[in-house]
Amino acid sequence: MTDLAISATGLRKSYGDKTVLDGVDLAVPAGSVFALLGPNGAGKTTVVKILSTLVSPDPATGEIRVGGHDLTGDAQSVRAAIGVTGQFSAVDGLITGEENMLLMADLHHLSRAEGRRVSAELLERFDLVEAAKKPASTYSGGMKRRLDIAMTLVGSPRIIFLDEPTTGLDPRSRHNMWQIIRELVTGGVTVFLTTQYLEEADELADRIAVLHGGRIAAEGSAEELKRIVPGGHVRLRFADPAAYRAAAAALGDTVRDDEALALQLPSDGSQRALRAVLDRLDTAGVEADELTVHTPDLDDVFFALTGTADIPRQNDQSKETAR
Ligand SMILES: Nc1ncnc2c1ncn2[C@@H]1O[C@H](COP(=O)(O)OP(=O)(O)OP(=O)(O)O)[C@@H](O)[C@H]1O
Repeated sequence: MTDLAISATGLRKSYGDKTVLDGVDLAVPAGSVFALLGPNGAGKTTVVKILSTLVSPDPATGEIRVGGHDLTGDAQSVRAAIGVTGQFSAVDGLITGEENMLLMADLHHLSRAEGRRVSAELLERFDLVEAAKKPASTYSGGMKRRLDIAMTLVGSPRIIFLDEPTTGLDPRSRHNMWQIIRELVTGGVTVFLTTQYLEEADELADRIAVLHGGRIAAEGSAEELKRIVPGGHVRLRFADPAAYRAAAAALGDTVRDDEALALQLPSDGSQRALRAVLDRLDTAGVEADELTVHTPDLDDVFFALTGTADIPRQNDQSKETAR
């Protein structure tokens, strides 16, 4: 059996009569990156708070194990195995980055010399040496997140929770953060990450779970999730209305956009499928002015699962397909 860093069955949480988590099952293999994906208010932070012992689950919840320890029976051991960074940052803005690190070292009962050594090493690793003597309040968003992660690593956790690690960061800082996360995993750490961004989950995660309506709406690798969505299609555009009509008649079952003179038909985008479409157009004696292939992405997955396309996108490139 795979060694699980985190497992939960039937995780439930309500606030008053509002059910936030309605039976969430999770299984995160050790040494992997797991992304919990969901829009604002889906309950991602609530999951992180419960798994990191900051908030209690409802009594009806099944067993939860983190780092090999029972969450309710042995919260102390869970806390010793994990690190948490995110929306509730531990960085104190009034003191310097270095002082923040040394404070963490104290909290972990490292000796003075060891604390200094570990702090210096982590400040170097996270490119914060120059800023180390400045108050953390003067740091950019990206620097604060790096300091936050560096502080978390003082205790050498085997499991790290990152709650929306790149929300609000500019593209360069976001890519830096992704690199940092990859390096953590190379070092053997298990990363549990929450994100609103499909692209981020796609970039980083071995497994992705989509949280919707208090439950996991789907789970799998990015590739597996993409496979469950019948979103792949070919779009053909014509300049000449007569050619458009002839193509529509020749191809049969298509979605027509009479205004744009465009036809859309389901396709896996393979060479064979494309050739079949082009052969039929050839036989009918018409030529498309534009042909685009759309393969399903995680955005389509979310749309298919939750029926809403209202998902934030990190790089707002417009898609070639209108929904
Ligand atoms: N202490 C609380 N008391 C009452 N309601 C709460 C509490 N904490 C969270 N909620 C509610 O639970 C729901 C889920 O919140 P949560 O912060 O877990 O969502 P999220 O997916 O992390 O969203 P975001 O991306 O905005 O952080 C929200 O509707 C929120 O208002």
